[in-house]
Amino acid sequence: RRILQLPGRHLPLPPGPRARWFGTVKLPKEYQWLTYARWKDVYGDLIYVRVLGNPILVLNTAEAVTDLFEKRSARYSSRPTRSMVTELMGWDWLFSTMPYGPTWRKHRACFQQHFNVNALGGFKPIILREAHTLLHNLIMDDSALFHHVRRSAAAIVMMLSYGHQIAPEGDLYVTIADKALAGLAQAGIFGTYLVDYLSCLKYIPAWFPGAAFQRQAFEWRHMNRMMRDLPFEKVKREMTAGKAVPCFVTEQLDRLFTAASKAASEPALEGEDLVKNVAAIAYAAGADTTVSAILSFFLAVQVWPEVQTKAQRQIDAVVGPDRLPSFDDREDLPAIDCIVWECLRWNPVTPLGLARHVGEDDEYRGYRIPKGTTIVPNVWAILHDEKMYPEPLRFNPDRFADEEQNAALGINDLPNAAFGFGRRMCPGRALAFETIWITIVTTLAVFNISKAKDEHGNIIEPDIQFTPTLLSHPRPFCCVIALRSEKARSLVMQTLDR
Ligand code: HEM
Repeated sequence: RRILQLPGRHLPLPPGPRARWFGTVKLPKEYQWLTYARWKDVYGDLIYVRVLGNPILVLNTAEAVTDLFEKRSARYSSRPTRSMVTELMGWDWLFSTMPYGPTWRKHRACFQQHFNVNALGGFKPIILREAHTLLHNLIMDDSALFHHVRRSAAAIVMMLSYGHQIAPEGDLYVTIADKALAGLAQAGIFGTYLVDYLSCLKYIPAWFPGAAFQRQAFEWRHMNRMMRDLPFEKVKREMTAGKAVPCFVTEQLDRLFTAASKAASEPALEGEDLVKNVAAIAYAAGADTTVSAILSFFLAVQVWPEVQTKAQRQIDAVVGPDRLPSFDDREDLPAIDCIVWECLRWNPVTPLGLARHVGEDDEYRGYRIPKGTTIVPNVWAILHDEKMYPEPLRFNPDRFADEEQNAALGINDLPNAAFGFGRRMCPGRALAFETIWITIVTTLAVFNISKAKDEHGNIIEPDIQFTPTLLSHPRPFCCVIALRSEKARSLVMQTLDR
């Protein structure tokens, strides 16, 4: 009887495809965001499915996401428990996976103490140095674009978190982290593994026939522990030897030691764990995401060369031929801001955002949202909504150029949704924006990017394809990255002397 009296119990569930077998809906294994976007025409903004007893609600519009994640943020800021990722693979230390509550809050506050907008000024020399290293590496070998971009992004977060200068090739800590993150990318989308739906499967022993997921999870768990522990231990050793480079870990440990010596006690282990967790999330959340947006730029400008020509005209007029662009030029180069936003919109790095969890029954637009529903924001659909972004598949940074006109027409909002929503919105977004900005502006100042040619001189049309993973990035493509002038080469070479 009490159940019948719960608010909204009488209301229907939101619409969605009919369950077929065992009361479940078969979801596509790949590119779910495209399927959900297509389903919008049939079912509307809200799509409700039940998969093996797990209720899932997909939000296909900015309005629905704002209503729930922002206006009702106290209720919609938690994360679902992910048996494969958090329990079996051991990613429970990533605060992006933590349920809303005091532990998550402590981690997020610790992150923001260091990675906040005011601290950005201090990070800029590190980001700029890596942007210059990328230019240099591209001059040396433009065929390894993906590798160079990744190396620079990894170098920035490793320096900010651990004060660690990564090796030019085969860095131990980067290799470990990449192996761990490859597993996360594979298992990251909810429902990739059956155990996500049937959490009782987590008790099946690894030797049991059909329990390959357990063996795989065990291997990945080992990597993720090493990713979290090894660089942290290295900084501690360096601090003891008085050789540590100032960074997030040294700053936070100093704070812990000071607090402990005032209280005449050992620093709490819990405090160290907190620092360790937060340091490692910067790499987990900050490296591949930034890489994806930068690679989207290299893909897009070959297909839409007019974007490059226009931006270079602006850079040449503002910066001139005798120096490379710097962060101080940002206000005078609005075209580059527009390109960064369009990279984030055109191929959203997390097309399905990061899922949320609602812990109590709720009602919305006359529908019932049952307690325990996983809520998935379809960021891809939001950022490809034709009414908001005319010609959404076209890479057109100019769409953001005239803010006033856009506001009057109610179109082309800045694609902040790429960074998520409400209380869980990406806390690294300012750092990410600056990194992508300086990489793009310096690249355009120095290089012309164009389509590659085959051995017969025929142009190779790049395939505009993105990976179907939690963090989506362009699939491998080739392009020509040619120096614009000898002067540009010498400016890049001079940066190495500094
Ligand atoms: C292009 C780059 C990036 C994109 C597109 C991006 C996007 C996102 C998104 C969509 C979320 C989930 C937000 C939500 O649930 O509503 C998120 C969370 C997060 N991001 Fe980013 N991010 C980027 C770069 C970074 C960087 C550089 C860092 C740190 C150095 C970072 C740290 C985090 C953290 C710690 C969270 C978890 C927040 C929480 O659950 O409270 N991100 N990011």
